[in-house]
Amino acid sequence: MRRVPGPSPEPLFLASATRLIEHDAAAALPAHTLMARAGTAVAELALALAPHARHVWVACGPGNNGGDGLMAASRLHQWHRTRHTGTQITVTFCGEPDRLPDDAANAWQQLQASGLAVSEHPPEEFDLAIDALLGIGARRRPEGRLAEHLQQLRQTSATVLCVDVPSQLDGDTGAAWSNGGLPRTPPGPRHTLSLLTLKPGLFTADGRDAAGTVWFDELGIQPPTATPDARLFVPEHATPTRPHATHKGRQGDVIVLGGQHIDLNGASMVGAALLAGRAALHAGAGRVFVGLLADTQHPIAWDPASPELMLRQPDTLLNPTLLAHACVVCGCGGGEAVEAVLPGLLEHAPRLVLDADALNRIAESPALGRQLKQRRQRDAVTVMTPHPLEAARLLGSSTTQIMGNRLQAARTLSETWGTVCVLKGSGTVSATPRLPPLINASGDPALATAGTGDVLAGLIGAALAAIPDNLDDETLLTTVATAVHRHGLHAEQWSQNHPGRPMVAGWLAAQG
Ligand SMILES: NC(=O)C1=CN([C@@H]2O[C@H](COP(=O)(O)OP(=O)(O)OC[C@H]3O[C@@H](n4cnc5c(N)ncnc54)[C@H](OP(=O)(O)O)[C@@H]3O)[C@@H](O)[C@H]2O)[C@@H](O)CC1
Ligand SMILES: Nc1ncnc2c1ncn2[C@@H]1O[C@H](COP(=O)(O)OP(=O)(O)O)[C@@H](O)[C@H]1O
Repeated sequence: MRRVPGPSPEPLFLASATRLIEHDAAAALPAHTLMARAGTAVAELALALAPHARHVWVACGPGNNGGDGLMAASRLHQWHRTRHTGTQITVTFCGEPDRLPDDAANAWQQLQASGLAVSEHPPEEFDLAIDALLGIGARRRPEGRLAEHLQQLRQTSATVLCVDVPSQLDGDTGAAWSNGGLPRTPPGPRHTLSLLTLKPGLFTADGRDAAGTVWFDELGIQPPTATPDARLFVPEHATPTRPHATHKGRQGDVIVLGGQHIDLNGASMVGAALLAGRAALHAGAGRVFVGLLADTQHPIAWDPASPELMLRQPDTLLNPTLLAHACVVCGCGGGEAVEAVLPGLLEHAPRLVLDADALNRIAESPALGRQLKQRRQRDAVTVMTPHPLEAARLLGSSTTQIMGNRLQAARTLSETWGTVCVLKGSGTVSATPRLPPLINASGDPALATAGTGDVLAGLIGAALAAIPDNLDDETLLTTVATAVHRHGLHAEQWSQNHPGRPMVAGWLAAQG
């Protein structure tokens, strides 16, 4: 058993793939072995998390997830009885013993044999609860007694250990079945022990709040050889050091086009482009040019906080020779003015990061959409960085639909447009056609503040500017995901060093 994320990427499997893996593993072992191992792993983690618990509630459901709970309860009961700890175990069961699947029915018999009786009601007080109500077999919104137990688990400030998947969560998507009006953040510590495989839903959408700290036990099975459905991404390689004999022209140029001027319609978005530019600069780009859009009557000629940025009239930056050697970040605060520069960029920029208003304009314009699709045929590199609302506009759907299946949304976006798609939010998903998407393992709610997306676009721009041409899809995806990870890591460092204090995007940009 180990804590996740570790030092390297982790394969993630949907419920359908997990069932095949479980089927193959179970066929090679004596009956009920996997569930016995699962119960032992749950009991061991429960003991490690709350070694001095006086009262443990094991909430079991009607299927094999409940079977894991029943098995864990037997183990805990034996352990405490042998050591005379006085710890009380209360087991509740929402289901019908006669309808339990085979493995769980065996766990039920073992519980009966252990002498531990099943209770009608949860205990009034407990210091540890084990959520074994529903796992990957959850198919609909819980109701009745099971829903009541689930509600109690969600409201308690005691430690909760979820077996395999938190019962309110879809393990494939990370969408919660319903939060019943409860706050999204649980009031007490939450842990999830994922069994046999890691599930993508634990790491994106509502998953991180519901799952808390994630642990993983392979149940003694060799890592699956099947291609995973996604990967939990952490970078494996340290950032390469620069050779001594280098100069700024070799570090890559970034061109930022965005930041609509206040003169256009009374709403300035200049800050967004400057944030992207600063982030690119601090991330190591050799030179960063910023073209502020519709900046005609009172042009801004320099950024006092980052005098290294080179501000230029956008027209001068649309020069194909300049574009050929740069990565362009387009859209941050671009407003409507961005539409004028998009056709030229889509045609001539070999490396392009499309953010915010660039994406909104493409969503509205079939002609721009066609131009975007043609880029892949020319091997031009394009990264789109939508947040869920921008993704919904691009797919003609709603944010609820996007959040209902973020992996699928990112995949569809990347396949539709032939780009790398970075679908932002808790557990950012980076996808490219034909490869398993990557779910970012870093980041925290400190990022939920204006301008952090602009910073991310700048970081990705700097990363793309620094890599050689003609990279394979996997290296490209990893390069983008590494920038996403770095962005999240800075936020985590802020939160560690300044607990409770809000982070601002300007600080994030300066971390590079
Ligand atoms: N077999 C093994 O060796 C291993 C198994 N493992 C464990 O098995 C888990 C998967 O077990 P599972 O397939 O039985 O599904 P599970 O999550 O228990 O739920 C299905 C039951 O819940 C019911 N149900 C569904 N939704 C409901 C709702 N909203 N409200 C109420 N009821 C609802 C559904 O009823 P039905 O829809 O069929 O009427 C059915 O009875 C997996 O997550 C892991 O923990 C691992 O330890 C590896 C080894
Ligand atoms: N709760 C959160 N947890 C992790 N990352 C988050 C969270 N909220 C926002 N982010 C990240 O912050 C950034 C916000 O981007 P975006 O919404 O485009 O902001 P803006 O347009 O203001 O720059 C994205 O990288 C997103 O993934």
